[in-house]
Amino acid sequence: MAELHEVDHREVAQPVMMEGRSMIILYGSETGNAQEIATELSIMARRLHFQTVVDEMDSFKLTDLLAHQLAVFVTSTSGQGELPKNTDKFWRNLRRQKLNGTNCLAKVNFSIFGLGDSSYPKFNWAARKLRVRLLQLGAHEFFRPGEGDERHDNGWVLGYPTPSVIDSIWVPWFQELQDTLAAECPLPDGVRPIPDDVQLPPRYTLRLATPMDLDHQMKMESEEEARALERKFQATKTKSAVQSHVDHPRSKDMDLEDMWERNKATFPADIARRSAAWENQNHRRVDSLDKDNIITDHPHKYLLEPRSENQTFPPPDMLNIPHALHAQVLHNIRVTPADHWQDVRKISLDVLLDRPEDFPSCAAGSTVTIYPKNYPEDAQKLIDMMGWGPDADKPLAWGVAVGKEDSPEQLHAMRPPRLYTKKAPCTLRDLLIHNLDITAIPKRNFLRELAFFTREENEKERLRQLSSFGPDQEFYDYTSRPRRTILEVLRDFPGVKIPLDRALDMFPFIRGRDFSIANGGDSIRRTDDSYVIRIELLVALVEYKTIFKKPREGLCSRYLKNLPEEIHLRLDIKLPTTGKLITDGNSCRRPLIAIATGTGIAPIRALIQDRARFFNRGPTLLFYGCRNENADYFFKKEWVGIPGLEVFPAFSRDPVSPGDQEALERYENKLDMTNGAIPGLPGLQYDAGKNYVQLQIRKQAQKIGELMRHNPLVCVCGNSGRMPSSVRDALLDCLVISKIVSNKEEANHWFDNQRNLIFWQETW
Ligand SMILES: Cc1cc2nc3c(=O)[nH]c(=O)nc-3n(C[C@H](O)[C@H](O)[C@H](O)COP(=O)(O)O)c2cc1C
Repeated sequence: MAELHEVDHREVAQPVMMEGRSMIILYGSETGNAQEIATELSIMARRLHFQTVVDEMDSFKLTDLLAHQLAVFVTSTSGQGELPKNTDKFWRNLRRQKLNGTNCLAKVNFSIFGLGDSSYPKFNWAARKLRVRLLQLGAHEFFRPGEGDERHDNGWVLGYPTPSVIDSIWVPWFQELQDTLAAECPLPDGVRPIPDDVQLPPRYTLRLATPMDLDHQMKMESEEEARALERKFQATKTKSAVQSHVDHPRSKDMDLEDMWERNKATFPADIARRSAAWENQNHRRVDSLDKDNIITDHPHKYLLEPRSENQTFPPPDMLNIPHALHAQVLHNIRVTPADHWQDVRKISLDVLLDRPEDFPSCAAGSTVTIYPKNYPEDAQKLIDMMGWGPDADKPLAWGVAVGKEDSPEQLHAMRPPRLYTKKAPCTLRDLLIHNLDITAIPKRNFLRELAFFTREENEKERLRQLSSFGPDQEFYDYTSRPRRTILEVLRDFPGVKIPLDRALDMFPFIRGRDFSIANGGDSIRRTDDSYVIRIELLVALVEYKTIFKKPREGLCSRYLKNLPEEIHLRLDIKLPTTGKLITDGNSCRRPLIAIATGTGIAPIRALIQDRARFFNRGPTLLFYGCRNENADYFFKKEWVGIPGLEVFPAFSRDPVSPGDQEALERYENKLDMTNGAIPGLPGLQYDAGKNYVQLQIRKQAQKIGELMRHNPLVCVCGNSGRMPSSVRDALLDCLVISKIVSNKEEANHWFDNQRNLIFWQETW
């Protein structure tokens, strides 16, 4: 039996260390679902006395797999059948050609669980691709793969998936894995699994800092700063070397290409994620727009009651995020009318650079990561509820006390990776404002752990009931459906007092949110001060009412909505992982067929501005879909007078014009079309009489066909859901209508042939 310790009234059991009994759990996750599943797995394995390591795939090297008895992969699928971004490095290493035929993973015993949505054509492709590659390299699958599917008739609440659907596959898989581990990896005599009602030690500890700790923290920070400076210096040296081509005169296009490569090299985080062969990645997607933008429900659900609370905007302390840039907010303007259902912001930021050459002048497809913060009032509420008041403003330290490194606590007392705090001294209040997501919807494991922190038997019982795996929906009815936050859950259980040293283990960390940069070309570089670049974002705020009619805002939306002008903040800029959008003298000769809905216009605007610098650019057709001409037709005035650009807007909620009415009627009457009017198009989608982009696309079939014959760049940006497939369908129809191909099947092949067109999609 594991050794038990009494802590307050709690029993804590330390897993028994056994040589060779270890499990590595690697996840790939965009919004945290796969991460949560990986955490659940690690808890189960620790209870079976496995030493576990759990982290995102990119934190591991391939050789790390060899050091563990078992490896479990958990990955969601993102984009169009892609692996999540935090697997980039790992996945690229795994696919290296030189590994082919080496059987290099023959010693690895693995299993894999995928998270996906069967409404996507490439259902669970990430997990499938990963599994195939692991098997190719000789790894042995010790347990069957699992494929979670979040698509279900009742699987959506306010446009968000209800994880119960994933659970219906995940829970049996998890339980079967647990049984397999117990049977295949039996424990020695006298050691029993740690039962669910006994708590495990924390993975990461937090304590009040001693003066020695503080000295140590400050020393570490200044060493890290020195290392960062050195890295920058090295990056500049590399760039200078690339630039010195005096002996070989080069064309402007070659210089532009080099500049693209060089500029990529100025972001060390990016360098870490990419190998020199980045071109190989060209087929990859960039789908890093703010996932919170997903609102698929009817707008009346999102109308907000005015907030009564007095809010104090979070303090602008700069976090120690490696390689992040420093920016200042210039404008934060609502661009939709006050009575429109959605608050959309145009946010302009000045990014302050160390050197002017630190940013590329053409950046279509780039994204900005913004790190939202909690409001001080919310942090105070939690401090009061937990009774942390006396310690809330004292400096903290992580892990082992300086000078006690050899103590057994060291085993589990670490600083979590990617916890980017304020500079030392950092207090609990700082963590609650800048790092811990205390208004997230709680995960099952959070409720399960809470049961250890209350003395009230009725609370314990209720929390265990809510968090147990079972056939009923109680957990989801209590958490996801009403969008109940962690703070609200804690208010419902006043007996719960989380000890300060468990804070890092209990609360999820705030994630950065990505937004597409909406400007490009000359507009990005300010001429008056070359050390500053100006970027613009177009952000749809997530605001809605819960089923209890309570107004709700996403964490990042609340932060951005109130973001004051002139405030300073940290942000990351990520260049696109594809070279498809590079605009240079050559590529801009291609025609552009751009289709965007809503805030999906942001990266398209950047691309149009990038192309505007070139006189020899090909013609552009822009199809833009929104609800109302006077409410969300963003950048309408900008399109007037741009040579070679034709815009075809589709307003789905405005009365249709007579021409559109006639087209709608024609498309609605299937018989008209199938009775030989246009042969070879039996499968038109009619969109229930709505003026959507696909109607406008079909109306311009001849024009589109003309451009299709000249190797265009075709871009689709905006909502995921049905839009991308309906647009594709309409484009295929255009190929048939303009007689490039004779039927839909041929159109499909033609469209997917990269010799005919370059296709880029960014949907979320
Ligand atoms: C923009 C986007 C693209 C997606 N693409 C796919 C896909 O191609 N195939 C699939 O099976 N699931 C797809 N999904 C579903 C996700 O895999 C699923 O929502 C999963 O639970 C996300 O887990 P995560 O939070 O760990 O990333 C997509 C979801 C989003 C939001």
